Amino acid sequence: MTVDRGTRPARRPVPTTRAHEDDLTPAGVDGGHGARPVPEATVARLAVYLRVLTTLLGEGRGTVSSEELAAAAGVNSAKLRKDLSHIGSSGVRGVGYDVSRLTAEVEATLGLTRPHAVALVGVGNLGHALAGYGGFAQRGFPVAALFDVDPALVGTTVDGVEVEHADSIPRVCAERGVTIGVVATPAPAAQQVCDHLVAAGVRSILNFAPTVLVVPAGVEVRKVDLAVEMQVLSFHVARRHGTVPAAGPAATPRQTPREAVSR
Ligand SMILES: NC(=O)c1ccc[n+]([C@@H]2O[C@H](COP(=O)([O-])OP(=O)(O)OC[C@H]3O[C@@H](n4cnc5c(N)ncnc54)[C@H](O)[C@@H]3O)[C@@H](O)[C@H]2O)c1
Repeated sequence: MTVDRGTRPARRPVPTTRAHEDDLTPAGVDGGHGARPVPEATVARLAVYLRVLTTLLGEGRGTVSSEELAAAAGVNSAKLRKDLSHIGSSGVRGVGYDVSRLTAEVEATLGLTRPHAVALVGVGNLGHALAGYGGFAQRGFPVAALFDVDPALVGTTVDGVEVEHADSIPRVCAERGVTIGVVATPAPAAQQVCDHLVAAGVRSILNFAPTVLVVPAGVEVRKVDLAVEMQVLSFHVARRHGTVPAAGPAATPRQTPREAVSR
């Protein structure tokens, strides 16, 4: 759709030097019931359980067994029960989980009891598609602001939201109570955009640009990289075909993978 118009920014000093990406994030968020923090991997699965629960609620279901919920979420039921124990939810033997109550508990843990206004920066190919996807608003993440620097885009609308110049990020984000910023600019612009969002009080950033963002303590960054996901899939494909060497010093060309593991 559009390309970066040569607005490569000078790197500004940032408040701290902490490179904060999700894979470096120390595990855990407060479970909200005075228990131990909820591990990061569990948080990710809770979001999947919530998607299934929302569907069940829509179907008017009152209860669901751990086996059914686990199967629909693609995990085993022992893991599901352990995940839910982190948030203090336990099912009733022979009955299962109350769908409505479990939904509320998961939503409370994920901080979804109120909507989160989202600002998206970079309304190019990817940003335009994200901005036009109605599913975010349905799940509590309304797109409240769109920003770009391309004069051809500023002033246009996507799904009723006007694209504003990136210069207005601080003012607009503060006015609209933006809590989540999405960075969909080319990599060279991403840090400056991130800095503007942080300066506007945004504490959660979803980064699509292929670069590591440096943020102050207290700001969460999650990086989405579909190519990385495909590389992981590629690894599994290669392993199935036996073209990946067994890892680690114990593995020698003469060992089968099973031998290497069992040592
Ligand atoms: N994570 C993933 O899986 C994934 C997938 C596709 C693309 N991407 C990345 O997403 C980004 C966007 O890709 P695209 O194909 O939409 O590119 P694009 O060129 O179509 O769009 C980028 C937009 O950002 C705008 N922009 C540039 N500098 C800006 C600034 N300082 N402030 C605000 N807006 C600015 C441009 O005007 C343009 O509209 C790229 O970094 C790309 O590598 C990531």
